[in-house]
Amino acid sequence: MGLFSRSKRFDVAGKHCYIGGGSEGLGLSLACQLADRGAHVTIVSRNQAKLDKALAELETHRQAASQVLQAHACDLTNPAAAAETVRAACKAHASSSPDHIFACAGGSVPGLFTETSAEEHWKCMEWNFRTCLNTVHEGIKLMKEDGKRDGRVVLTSSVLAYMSFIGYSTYSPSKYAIRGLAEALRNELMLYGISVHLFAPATIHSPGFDREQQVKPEVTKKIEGVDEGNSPDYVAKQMIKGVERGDFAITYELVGNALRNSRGITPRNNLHLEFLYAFIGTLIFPIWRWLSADGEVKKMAKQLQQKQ
Ligand SMILES: NC(=O)C1=CN([C@@H]2O[C@H](COP(=O)(O)OP(=O)(O)OC[C@H]3O[C@@H](n4cnc5c(N)ncnc54)[C@H](OP(=O)(O)O)[C@@H]3O)[C@@H](O)[C@H]2O)C=CC1
Ligand SMILES: CCCCCCCCCCCCCCCC(=O)[C@@H](N)CO
Repeated sequence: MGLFSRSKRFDVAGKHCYIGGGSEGLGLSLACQLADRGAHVTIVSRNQAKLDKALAELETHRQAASQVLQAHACDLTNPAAAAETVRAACKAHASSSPDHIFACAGGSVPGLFTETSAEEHWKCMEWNFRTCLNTVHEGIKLMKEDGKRDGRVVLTSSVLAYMSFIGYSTYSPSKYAIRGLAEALRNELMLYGISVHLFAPATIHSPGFDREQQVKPEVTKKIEGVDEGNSPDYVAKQMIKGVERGDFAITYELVGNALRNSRGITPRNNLHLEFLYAFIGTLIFPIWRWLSADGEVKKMAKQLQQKQ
């Protein structure tokens, strides 16, 4: 398979999969499914008791005695601790970098804007954007140093990175930020043959979702109520399928698919004119990406490879 091929095989057997936020919900389901496929799995989260329970569950998915299944306690909002944790996890693999990195940590405390302090708003950026950034930052540097050319980096965002509404002023900005990071990294990490994926789930019936429901404004519940949601196992499976397909942006149900391919609920200024711009943009930007953004990075990647 070529360096820039879209359909590189996503083979996890015997590979080290590093999961930020893997002790419950989506991250734990993902960890178990990767272990089912014979991967070495590291899960990272804050609470040791939850990690112990999760690791015991992960063990029940072990396929071979040689599989390394580990759990590390770390608050991923702390960049130094996050960097130290990924290095510690790699020790079990002769200090080789992770093969694949999944950023799943996050949390949502929905509320009305004026009833939420600026401090609480910022915390949501920390829980989501900062944990995501810190989960992948050091690991990507290690992947680059090791010259691993078929690594995957998956950033978990949300359908709320394609639209937003009342109650989500705390959360959506952090998920839009993750989307921005994924867009930039998709292009830049082509330098090293690392594929980046942006995962945008809708409602997941996870422990985190149960917690957010307790504080969610009724109006928010009413608006999003049409989305019935899915189990963490189902959603993790969709993430893996999307990575296998080689999709950059991974959505798996009508709302996500439709949002990703439209302006969502953003009001238009002028329907006719903007329809025309949408049409032009749909045609022009992929060509420009191919010629300019991706083209330039591919040239740079070739130069880098020649130097090695
Ligand atoms: N549930 C939903 O409806 C949706 C969720 N998402 C996103 O999917 C991801 C998973 O969500 P979900 O399964 O619901 O989450 P859960 O709250 O059920 O699980 C979150 C996991 O992340 C860990 N975690 C949280 N904060 C940190 C931190 N600072 N450092 C390290 N680990 C942390 C938690 O463990 P611990 O608390 O012990 O640290 C736990 O293992 C999140 O990014 C979420 O925003 C996207 C769309 C919908
Ligand atoms: C064709 C389209 C029909 C229109 C239907 C529109 C449905 C809107 C559904 C909104 C779903 C919001 C999920 C939030 C997930 C999330 O990230 C939070 N749970 C935070 O964790």
